[in-house]
Amino acid sequence: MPTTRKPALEWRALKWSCQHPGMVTVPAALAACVTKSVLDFGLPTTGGVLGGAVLGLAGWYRGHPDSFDTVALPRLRSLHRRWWSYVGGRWSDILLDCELVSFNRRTGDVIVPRILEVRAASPSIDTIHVRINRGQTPSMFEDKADALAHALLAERVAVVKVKPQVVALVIERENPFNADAIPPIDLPYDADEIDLSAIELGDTEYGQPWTQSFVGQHLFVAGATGSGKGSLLWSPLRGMAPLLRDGVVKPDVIDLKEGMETEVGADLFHRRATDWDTAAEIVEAFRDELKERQALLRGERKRKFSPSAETPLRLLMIDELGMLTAYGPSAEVRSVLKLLAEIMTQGRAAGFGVCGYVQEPTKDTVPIRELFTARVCLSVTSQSQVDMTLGDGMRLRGALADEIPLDPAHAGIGFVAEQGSRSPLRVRASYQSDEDIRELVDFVTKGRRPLRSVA
Ligand SMILES: Nc1ncnc2c1ncn2[C@@H]1O[C@H](COP(=O)(O)OP(=O)(O)OP(=O)(O)O)[C@@H](O)[C@H]1O
Repeated sequence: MPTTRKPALEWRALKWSCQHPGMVTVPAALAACVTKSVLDFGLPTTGGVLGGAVLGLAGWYRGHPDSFDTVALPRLRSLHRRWWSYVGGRWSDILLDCELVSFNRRTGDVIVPRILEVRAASPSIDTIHVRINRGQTPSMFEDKADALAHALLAERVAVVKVKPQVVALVIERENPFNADAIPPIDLPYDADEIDLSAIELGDTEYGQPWTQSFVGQHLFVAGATGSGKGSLLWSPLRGMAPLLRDGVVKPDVIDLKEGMETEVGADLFHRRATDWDTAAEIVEAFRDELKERQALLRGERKRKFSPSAETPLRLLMIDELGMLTAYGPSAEVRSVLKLLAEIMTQGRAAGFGVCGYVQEPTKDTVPIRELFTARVCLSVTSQSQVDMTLGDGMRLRGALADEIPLDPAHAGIGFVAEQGSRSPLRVRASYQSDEDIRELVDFVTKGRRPLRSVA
């Protein structure tokens, strides 16, 4: 029978820890909980529960590592950070040193802004929700963001207002990528090696391959000039090389920067436009082809296409999409927008995808923005562009794309909104030099067998 004795000391410690979550250490709170449990329920029961919990987690990790990584790991990491990195005494000292505490006028007591919640969705980015003191404003924290970053030994800290009296500190603990570019993947030779639902584009912050599906997807890439959008045009093509060679994937490209970006790989494309009128023709021809494909699928009573040389996956890659959707002659812009909307709403099941690359992801520049299904945000020039690209609240959750320096050491780094998750994932695209692109062209057009690098 469990004892009902409530030892005053443990009770008080537990109660105090609940009332002052920022002021107690996890060992103290845990010790209080465990002691109380041992006194109330006995040692074997407490040990059994703790052991069961640990075994349960271990079993989950071994049995379903993917769901463990997406569900349990962020929560465990958040707990660990809450009670280790941002624990009471250390937190108070940091805020004191950064002059972000206030003082009770009557008693002279120090009032430390309280931590409400810590989220650590990724190993390198934490978001701390903080209730600021009366008399403080978010801009006071913004002014001290640099000092906070140094005090927390972090790369950078961004401050986001959540609601009155609550700010979020988005803490980028480290840059998981070094200054060297990620080399392109070895050219695959066999079409069987290619999975169009997982084309490798680079690395994630976890050091895993960053893959993206190109089946039934429209890819939107936003980034300021020099952010590395080009690598996200070439990496998919490299990843699909044998299918390009075999005619199972057929890309068209629109490059209204006088064709500068795509000249080196011009032979990879089925159609290519470098001026506005040809671009409009290509969009219309792409839409017409979609209609034919739909008629074909209807005739065969199929609702989905399978990529083959007869019915290839068609990609329309549009560099500087804004020049097509905002800066052309207004009547033509309207008709191109209509065609693109038709392609994007109907093309997915029929194997027609659009990849758009923009410097300015605003609705004015890209009115069809919402029709894209997969999004990448490289370095952008304003905070608001992050949420415009990835979705509301993504900057608050850690996608500090506006803070990525615009230099070659950071080109190709950005954030993606992972499917099925509201957390941003930091990624870096692999980089292909002109030489690599020429190798790709030779392989696709002449079937030249690629040289494999030997590890
Ligand atoms: N993934 C990458 N990794 C490392 N460096 C890169 C990467 N992508 C691009 N770079 C470097 O950054 C430079 C600018 O890249 P890129 O031309 O792709 O930018 P962009 O966003 O397309 O700019 P713009 O809109 O002006 O065309 C490249 O010349 C290259 O040196």
